[in-house]
Amino acid sequence: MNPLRVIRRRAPDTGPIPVQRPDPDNQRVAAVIPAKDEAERIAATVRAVRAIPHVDLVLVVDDGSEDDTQHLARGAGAVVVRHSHNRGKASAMETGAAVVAMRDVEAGPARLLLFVDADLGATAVNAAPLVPPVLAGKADLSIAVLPKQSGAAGRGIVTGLARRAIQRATGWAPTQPLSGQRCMTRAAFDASTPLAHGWGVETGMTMDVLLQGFAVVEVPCDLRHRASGSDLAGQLHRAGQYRDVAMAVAARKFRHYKQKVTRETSGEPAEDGRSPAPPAERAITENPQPRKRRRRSRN
Ligand SMILES: O=c1ccn([C@@H]2O[C@H](COP(=O)(O)OP(=O)(O)O[C@H]3O[C@H](CO)[C@@H](O)[C@H](O)[C@H]3O)[C@@H](O)[C@H]2O)c(=O)[nH]1
Ligand SMILES: O=C(O)[C@H](O)COP(=O)(O)O
Repeated sequence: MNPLRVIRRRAPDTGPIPVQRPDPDNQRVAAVIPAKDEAERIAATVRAVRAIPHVDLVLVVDDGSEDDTQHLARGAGAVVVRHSHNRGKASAMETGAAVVAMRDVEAGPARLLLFVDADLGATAVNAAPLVPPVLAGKADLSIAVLPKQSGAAGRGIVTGLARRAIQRATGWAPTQPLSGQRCMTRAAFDASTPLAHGWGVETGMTMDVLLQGFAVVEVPCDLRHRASGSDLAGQLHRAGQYRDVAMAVAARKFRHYKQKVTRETSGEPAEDGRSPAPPAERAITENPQPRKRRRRSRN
């Protein structure tokens, strides 16, 4: 699997984005774990995440669970905040980032945000490789590429939709566009807010971050999660994912169109003086993960 895959999309004449980077040794990281009915795995996930270097705050956002998620998370050492009713994953991430901001020291460097799903259990410690590239300033957003998951029954429909949309918008085709295990700077997070709703959050975030000149890296991480099966629940889940990804993509297309019309009618240059972003400017791919090719029939 590819150990490192970086893409940087930046307008040609803008130069690097000025980012105030603190001493990497002192940079702190907040792990944000959105969780809905995760009683079975949340304690193991929290304990594993606490062992990741630089993590000094583990925040579980209980997204209206009906089970014991919040108590188990607290018992395992997390700070827990709770939505009184279910609002979806993206909303839980926004709540988490807002709570972290309140706990960041004023005038001090903002913590990096490490988003980790609640169902990773003990393997969550293997999200650790997401931190160093962001810490070192090599990327503003790192995304985990997971190994093949046992029991996964998807047919690549939602993944394909997300990947193609990101590629059309940015020139880059991510390996796992839906992967929610991500580490990012506060600036990159702010660039992707308001987050796309629900399951569209990762697709919208990757587009927003890349189109605003930030750098993204894909990092292989040996993580295991509860993969969706082929039963009715699994298919309904995928339908919801498809809907949210399609909505995130449509919203960004509309935004792009609106900005274009505004510029054309007012004669103004592109937003904040930048020229429209060019195709993918830099991509480093070492030992890339082979992608399945469709066989063409000879007939
Ligand atoms: O209303 C919800 C539903 C889920 N979750 C949490 O979100 C995470 C991901 O949910 P999961 O049911 O595990 O979804 P998957 O189908 O496994 O999700 C894959 O695809 C999603 C995008 O569609 C990404 O967000 C995930 O990271 C990726 O693993 C878990 O921690 C959940 O507890 C919430 O916080 N609120
Ligand atoms: O099972 C999965 O991997 C996700 O639910 C996405 O489904 P997909 O296989 O249609 O991309």
